[in-house]
Amino acid sequence: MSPSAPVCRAARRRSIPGIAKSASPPPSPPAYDIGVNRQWHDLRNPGLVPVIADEEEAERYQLDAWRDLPREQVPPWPDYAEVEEVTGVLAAVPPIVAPYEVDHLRERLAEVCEGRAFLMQGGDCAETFIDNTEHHVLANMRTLLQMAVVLTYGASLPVVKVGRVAGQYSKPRSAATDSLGLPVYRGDMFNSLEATEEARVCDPQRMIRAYANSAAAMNMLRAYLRGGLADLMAVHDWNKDFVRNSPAGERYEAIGREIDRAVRFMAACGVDSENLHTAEVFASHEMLAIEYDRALTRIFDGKAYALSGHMLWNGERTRQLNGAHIDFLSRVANPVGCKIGPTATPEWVVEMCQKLNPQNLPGKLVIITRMGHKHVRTLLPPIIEKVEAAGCKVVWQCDPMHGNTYESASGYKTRAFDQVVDEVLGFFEVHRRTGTHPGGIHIELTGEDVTECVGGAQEIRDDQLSDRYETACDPRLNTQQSLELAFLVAEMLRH
Ligand SMILES: O=C[C@H](O)[C@H](O)COP(=O)(O)O
Ligand SMILES: C=C(OP(=O)(O)O)C(=O)O
Ligand SMILES: [Mn+2]
Repeated sequence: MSPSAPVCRAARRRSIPGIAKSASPPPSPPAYDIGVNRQWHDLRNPGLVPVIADEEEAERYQLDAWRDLPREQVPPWPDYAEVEEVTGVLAAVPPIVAPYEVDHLRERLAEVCEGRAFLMQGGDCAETFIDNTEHHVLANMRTLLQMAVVLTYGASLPVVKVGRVAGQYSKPRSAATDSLGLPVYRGDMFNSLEATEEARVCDPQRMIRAYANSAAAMNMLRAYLRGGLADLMAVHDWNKDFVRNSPAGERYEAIGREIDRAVRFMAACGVDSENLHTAEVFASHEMLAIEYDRALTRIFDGKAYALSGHMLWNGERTRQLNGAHIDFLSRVANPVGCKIGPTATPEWVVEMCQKLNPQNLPGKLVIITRMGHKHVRTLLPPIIEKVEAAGCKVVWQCDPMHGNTYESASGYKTRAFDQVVDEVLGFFEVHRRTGTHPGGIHIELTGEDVTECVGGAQEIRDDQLSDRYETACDPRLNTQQSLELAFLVAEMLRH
């Protein structure tokens, strides 16, 4: 395909063909509802359907300023012209999420920022095309929902649920080659996990597959979240099974019984709102493949929305203040996250806040701390103090996974459940001392019975990691370990 192929020209049109620019009003879009209990009259106004950011608009919003900036983790695509053809296609497709949902997430995160809600974010380290099945996506979602119910009770606060889903297909890596000397796997958005030279060549067409898989996952989730998957009674029953079957069940029985009593009390009172049967879950991914996220950016109501997901975050390896990733994220209206590891200084974090949230909107910026369990108690307090003193509005979220990765004696990349718990504990201790709100947790997890992290009540040992080590990148907590963590965090929240 040449760059002047029709599809690229279509992508440069100012608005979605046949909708926003048509002379006579198009038919009203069907009522669109993912369980958000509010009216969005704007949606029935065809003039406000988001439009593709053409060159003039991209210039006005400087959506392409990143192209001239230093960029880490650049995918080694053999032919950039093909990348441009693919992004031309992506610029013309219906995006994965809608602007009103993105705004709604920002409002929900503002509640977290003000200490009136808690944020539970989680999912695979790396989604893969082959595992993008009903079984896998729904199992992950079910685990996220189960954790959220336990946390809702523990925190006595609403829990904002965000999946690492429907777009988590790109991975920053520490080295350019793997242990076999092959070009490293960078996520299904770029290349294949298969261990051959050929499979590891970055293929731009994979962005189209990532889009299609993301759209399919989002579509299925929207349907199931309204169709019983999120029903409180069902989720609670699964949690009861967990307490019954967990080797550490006794420890969680008390809190499990309390939740049970609360649920039955509500039922006896006839409490039966829609919120008990459905849930809103938002989609998030790391904004690493800038070309992909830029192509799915649309202009709506005077703002640029990256509609590849509701929330995008910036990774630890790409957080250069004057770099491409931070620049692009600073120009979109989405809530954004920024991972910070042990080398982040308090001064740097304040600058990052000003760059990513210049209007200082509550709910716009999530600082995702991943210090490691050994450092969280010493490194986090000065950062929180400086950010608070500067008056920056942020959500503090703990990622207890990425600072605690190590290679096990058997050669697997793993994490120890106790160290994960200890980092969360440290995060809560620090926030109690600084008088700030420990806003949420960010977990790599799966609803499958994998053996990737050692420990937990199942006491998974190093020599058992090979039994079901299935991750494409980092080790995830399995279902039991995830729920155990939720019960432990619920205990921390109560105290
Ligand atoms: O998910 C996070 C990173 O991509 C991952 O931890 C990097 O892993 P690596 O150090 O094996 O490259
Ligand atoms: C890449 C990730 O994390 P970090 O940037 O914190 O290493 C991740 O969340 O998968
Ligand atoms: Mn990871």
